[in-house]
Amino acid sequence: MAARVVGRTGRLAAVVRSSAVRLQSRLHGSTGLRSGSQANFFPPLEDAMLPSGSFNNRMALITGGGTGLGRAMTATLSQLGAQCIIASRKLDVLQRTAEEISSQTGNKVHAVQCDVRDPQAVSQCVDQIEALTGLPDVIINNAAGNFVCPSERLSPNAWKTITDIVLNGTAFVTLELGKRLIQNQKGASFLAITTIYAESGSGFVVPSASAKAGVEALYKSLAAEWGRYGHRFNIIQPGPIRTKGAFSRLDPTGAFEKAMIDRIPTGRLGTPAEIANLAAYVSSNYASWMSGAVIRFDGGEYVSLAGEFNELRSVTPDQWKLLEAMIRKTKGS
Ligand SMILES: CCCCC/C=C\C/C=C\C/C=C\C=C\C(=O)SCCNC(=O)CCNC(=O)[C@H](O)C(C)(C)COP(=O)(O)OP(=O)(O)OC[C@H]1O[C@@H](n2cnc3c(N)ncnc32)[C@H](O)[C@@H]1OP(=O)(O)O
Ligand SMILES: NC(=O)C1=CN([C@@H]2O[C@H](COP(=O)(O)OP(=O)(O)OC[C@H]3O[C@@H](n4cnc5c(N)ncnc54)[C@H](OP(=O)(O)O)[C@@H]3O)[C@@H](O)[C@H]2O)C=CC1
Repeated sequence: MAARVVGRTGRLAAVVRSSAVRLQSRLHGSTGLRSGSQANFFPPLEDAMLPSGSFNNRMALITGGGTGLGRAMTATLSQLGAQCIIASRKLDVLQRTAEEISSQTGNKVHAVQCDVRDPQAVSQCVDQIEALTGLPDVIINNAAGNFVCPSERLSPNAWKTITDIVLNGTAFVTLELGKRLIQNQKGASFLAITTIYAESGSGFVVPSASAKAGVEALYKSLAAEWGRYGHRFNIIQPGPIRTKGAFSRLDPTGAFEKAMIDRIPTGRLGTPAEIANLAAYVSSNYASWMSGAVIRFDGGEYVSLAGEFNELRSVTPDQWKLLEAMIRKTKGS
């Protein structure tokens, strides 16, 4: 009897071990067990979700709107009728994007150069915006900087650069616009784009994690304080969405993409159009009762990373039979 149990336990240990090996090999990029085929259940819809004209007569400022997710948000808001202003450091990039989107939607997109790290530049940028369109109804703080780096290799200036763009930049834009909006008794929707690790923290992107957590504290605090001025503050935490800006700095060789997709329960990355639809909804009057919200939009990646037992997804039905038999045999403690 004892020998039978030992034999079974040995076999079980072997199957569980081989599962672990397969799991490791998935993490390191060789052929995996899961094909990600569950993505077929979750196809992205790319067209604008809100009724056309939802942003007619509304002005939207999108920082970092020249590229990546900011560009997609600008395109969607513009398609829905908004007059958009996109602001970042590279005027040529902004102008190209502005022209492309304007010509597709027929709605004006303005390009304004601004380094959000510099409060004076932010103030001048807001002067320009006031002259161009008046104060905006929608503000999306999307500009960011990031790179993967072991923390022991970070220089003080590397830390300062990321936290200046992400936390100080968001604060300068938000405070400058907030003060002027309050003075003019005009309400607005503020949205900050953070990340799922703003909540958990993450090694190797520590300045970004620290600054994004600060942005979340800033927005939750102002949601409580400035509702009385007609301002809403919300946060979207995106999971991985392929953009050149993010992927070139966070996975420069592409080695981690498969492991990342494997741990996302919906089996795929998000798309810029999907986040643009969510940002448009949160910024629209359909969400006028939403303030202080933190919306995770990540295909399930965060909970997948968090649950201690989630790796058991790789246990096969036959292995479960053995495991269950073992567990049921256990009597007492
Ligand atoms: C397990 C792996 C998972 C893979 C993940 C793959 C995909 C992504 C999934 C999820 C993403 C989640 C969150 C994403 C958050 C983001 O924010 S993504 C957006 C990224 N976009 C950008 O960063 C665009 C803007 N970035 C930049 O302009 C630059 O990269 C920079 C931020 C560096 C700012 O440029 P600039 O002001 O010109 O700075 P400098 O070049 O002068 O550098 C300032 C100091 O920083 C040091 N530094 C720069 N790069 C690095 C580096 N790679 N490693 C270490 N240090 C770096 C530089 O040396 C300067 O310091 P010193 O003066 O030398 O001391
Ligand atoms: N893509 C992803 O998987 C994820 C992205 N995010 C977040 O989404 C947002 C957009 O990222 P994404 O589109 O991927 O990456 P991008 O690199 O394309 O976007 C970052 C933008 O920020 C602007 N920017 C950087 N520094 C400054 C500065 N000092 N002043 C003004 N603008 C600046 C850049 O423009 P310029 O160079 O012209 O200044 C750029 O347009 C960011 O907040 C990021 O943290 C969060 C989680 C996942």
